[in-house]
Amino acid sequence: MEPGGCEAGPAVKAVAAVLPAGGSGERLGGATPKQFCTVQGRPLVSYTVRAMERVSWISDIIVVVSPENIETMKSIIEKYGHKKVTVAEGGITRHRSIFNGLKLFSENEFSNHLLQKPEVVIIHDAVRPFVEEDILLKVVMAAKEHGAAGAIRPLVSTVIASAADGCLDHSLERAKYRASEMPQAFLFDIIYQAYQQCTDYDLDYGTECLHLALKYCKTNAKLVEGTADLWKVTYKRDLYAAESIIKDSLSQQICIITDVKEAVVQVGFLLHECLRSQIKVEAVSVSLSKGNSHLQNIFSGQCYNFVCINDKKYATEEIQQLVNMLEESNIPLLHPVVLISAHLNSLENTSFSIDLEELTRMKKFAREVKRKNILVYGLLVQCKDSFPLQETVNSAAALTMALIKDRNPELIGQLLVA
Ligand SMILES: Nc1ccn([C@@H]2O[C@H](COP(=O)(O)OP(=O)(O)OP(=O)(O)O)[C@@H](O)[C@H]2O)c(=O)n1
Ligand SMILES: O=P(O)(O)OC[C@@H](O)[C@@H](O)[C@@H](O)CO
Repeated sequence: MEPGGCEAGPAVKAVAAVLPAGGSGERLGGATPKQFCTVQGRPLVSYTVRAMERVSWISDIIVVVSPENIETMKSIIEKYGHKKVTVAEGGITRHRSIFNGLKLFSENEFSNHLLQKPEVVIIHDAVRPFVEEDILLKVVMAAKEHGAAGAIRPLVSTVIASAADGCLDHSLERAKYRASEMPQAFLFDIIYQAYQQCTDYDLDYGTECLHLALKYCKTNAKLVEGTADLWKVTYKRDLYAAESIIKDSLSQQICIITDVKEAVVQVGFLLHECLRSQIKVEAVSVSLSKGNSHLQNIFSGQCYNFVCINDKKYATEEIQQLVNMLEESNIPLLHPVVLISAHLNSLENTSFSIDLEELTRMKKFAREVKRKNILVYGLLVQCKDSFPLQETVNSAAALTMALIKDRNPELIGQLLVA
């Protein structure tokens, strides 16, 4: 980062992030520490790392994990293609873990390879996955000016103190207090010197980095109003909430792909009209066998949902083409992609008997591509005169939205009938 900084980032020489991820997640329960619990098939810590690595002006990310999880963390970094990440060994408390992460930037036994010491360091709990560049920039700029900064949120409950007998001693005036959240940011020298002066009591029982900067470096942190999604995954319900938020973020856009046959294009148009009030729709009429720049643009736009409409009895070849294009786009690397193969049955006089062999073939194919993080579902759209087309398309739209929102891996390869 140049001293002047670019318009997209802070005017800071270098910014790094330390993500404490060395806890055991006792309050969440279960054998797996919460930072490694999967959400939509991916460990929670990977979402937080991703949130940091996509910020161009953050040069290094230190993930601090317990000794027994170092290999696990390294495999997550490799599997999901994370960049700028170094793994550090955690301590028995959060403060000790953070301090170990900071030590990688200073010359001592911890850093066998020296990382560039940042001017400002972000500290952000690895179990707070929903952090955006905007708040990161705000705390970094505030830390540059004030020496320390931290995100805060209004208190939801009133803070009270209990007396020795377990009864109320007094309560605090809630309006005068705030909840300290993350991210926080510090001039590196301030927070590092603070940790160097910490007592064991601080390191073993403290929970507030901003307090250490005040106590040991007389630095009053700038408090920055944060957004509601900065919350920390602490209890099981928080993991369910994170899953729901991520699913919702993945179901904002859909691409409807048809070939150029009139009947298929017509159903694609009607489906577009049905869906457009619920989700952003891209429509492409193309022969999948040929590369298509429009489709490629959609891939780069991070669309995670596709409906491929065809009137062929065996459309596996087209679907395979789309799977190949998706795989090359790297979209399924970080998020599961929903791919719905919609079969039009417009044959009046003969039954469009999707035979058992075809169903078995589709199920087998779906299982194969599941390993590529692509969820394939079948949808039979009856387009006979005996079925009012608009009603059928309405049903197809409802089923499509259900599949997109649910993204249930147990339903892959199944054929739903609109
Ligand atoms: N020895 C520790 C303890 C906690 N953390 C990290 O600090 C963050 C916030 O701490 P917390 O929510 O308390 O996590 P846990 O300590 O794992 O939770 P619990 O208290 O329920 O065991 C988490 O990302 C956690 O992994 C850490 O790096 N090292
Ligand atoms: O206390 P815990 O270890 O659950 O979590 C750490 C939180 O205290 C901390 O992230 C914020 O309060 C900001 O300091």
